[in-house]
Amino acid sequence: MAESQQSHTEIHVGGASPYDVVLGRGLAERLPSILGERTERVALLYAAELAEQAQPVLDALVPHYDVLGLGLPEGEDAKTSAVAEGCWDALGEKGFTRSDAIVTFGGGATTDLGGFVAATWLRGVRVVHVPTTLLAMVDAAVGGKTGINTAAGKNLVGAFHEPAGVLCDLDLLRSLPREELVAGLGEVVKCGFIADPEILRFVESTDPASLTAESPVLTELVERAVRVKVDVVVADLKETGGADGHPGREILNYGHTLGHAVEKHSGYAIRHGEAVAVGCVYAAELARLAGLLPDEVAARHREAFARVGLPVSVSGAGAEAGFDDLIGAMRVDKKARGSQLRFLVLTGVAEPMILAGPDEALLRAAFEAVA
Ligand SMILES: NC(=O)c1ccc[n+]([C@@H]2O[C@H](COP(=O)([O-])OP(=O)(O)OC[C@H]3O[C@@H](n4cnc5c(N)ncnc54)[C@H](O)[C@@H]3O)[C@@H](O)[C@H]2O)c1
Ligand SMILES: O=C(O)C(=O)C[C@@H](O)[C@H](O)[C@H](O)COP(=O)(O)O
Ligand SMILES: [Zn+2]
Repeated sequence: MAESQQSHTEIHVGGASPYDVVLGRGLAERLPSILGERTERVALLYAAELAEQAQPVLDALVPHYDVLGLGLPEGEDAKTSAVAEGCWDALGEKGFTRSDAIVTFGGGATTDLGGFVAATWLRGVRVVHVPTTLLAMVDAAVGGKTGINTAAGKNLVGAFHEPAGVLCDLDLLRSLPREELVAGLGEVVKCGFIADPEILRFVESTDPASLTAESPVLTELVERAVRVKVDVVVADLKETGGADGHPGREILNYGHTLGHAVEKHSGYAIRHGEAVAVGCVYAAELARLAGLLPDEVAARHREAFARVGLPVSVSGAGAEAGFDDLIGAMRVDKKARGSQLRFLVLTGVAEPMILAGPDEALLRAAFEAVA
């Protein structure tokens, strides 16, 4: 066995449907032990452009199961009702039963779509995610949020459906384009601000160019970000709120109110992680202008995201959007209640709170700071 296959880290996700997130290298051979012997058929839902990288997964499945391979459109184009319907039809033709299972292989768009198909087929079959982007490893594949987009906005249809396992094979990041890796760092830095200041210290003291698939610091960042996510979802899987007034799972949505609106306005040309970076800077400006967040912590947001190569303004992300172009999409954010917008903001690093119903003048003023 190659050395890279020997060491791995298992992060247990407790709760009603427990599973493990495995971080390591060369992990495809673990799939049969997760899926078990009662599974007859496996549908491999993979980003079609990654067919070559998916071969080890296919090789690990074919000796044990009747495998149905379904190539999906690239990126966000996979997250549509039409693609989900195509998958349902294929599962129906194959006679997929509740003891059969889905494996996803791709970035967050693939795990979101594949997780949604698994959540809805027969009202729920098992799914194992094999994320292939940094963003999907640290965020999308973990925690059970699945979904697709609609004309009104991002992730507006979906379900909570926890995976039976997650295999984060860091070797897969070798083929990931640099800008996609950088986009994934957006969610990692977000985790630093909402929960783990050590992540910020690593980012601030490391040459960002050295953060490659082989980098031990990147491995450390992946593990830390996954632990942040796991701790949050174990405490509040369905985003109903935490104990003692803590916002619970909504903390993972830091930066997403503006971020999702920017993505939608760009026709999903702007990467999710890039939009989240701008959205976090916006949320920091909102909190600063509301007198909740010290100036230096707001400035630290700009520095940390910019340091790793992420945009810190809407125009810097390549979007030509003003406040009035975005406010409509912000209103369908899942944190909104009726006509009241709610923002996850910070009063300091790892000190989250909900800012409910801020004045439009404040929302506009904060926007000027990221326009
Ligand atoms: N469910 C959740 O909790 C959650 C969390 C965060 C983000 N998301 C969702 O995840 C999506 C973003 O995910 P993403 O950033 O992974 O983008 P993505 O899935 O769109 O992938 C980005 C691009 O990288 C390519 N790619 C993927 N892996 C590759 C590899 N190893 N080598 C070469 N190319 C590769 C993809 O084919 C695609 O073209 C968004 O839709 C976002 O809403 C969901
Ligand atoms: O897991 C969560 O909870 C998150 O909010 C993580 C986000 O990074 C992720 O982008 C998620 O898909 C956003 O969900 P949504 O509920 O705002 O659609
Ligand atoms: Zn996100």
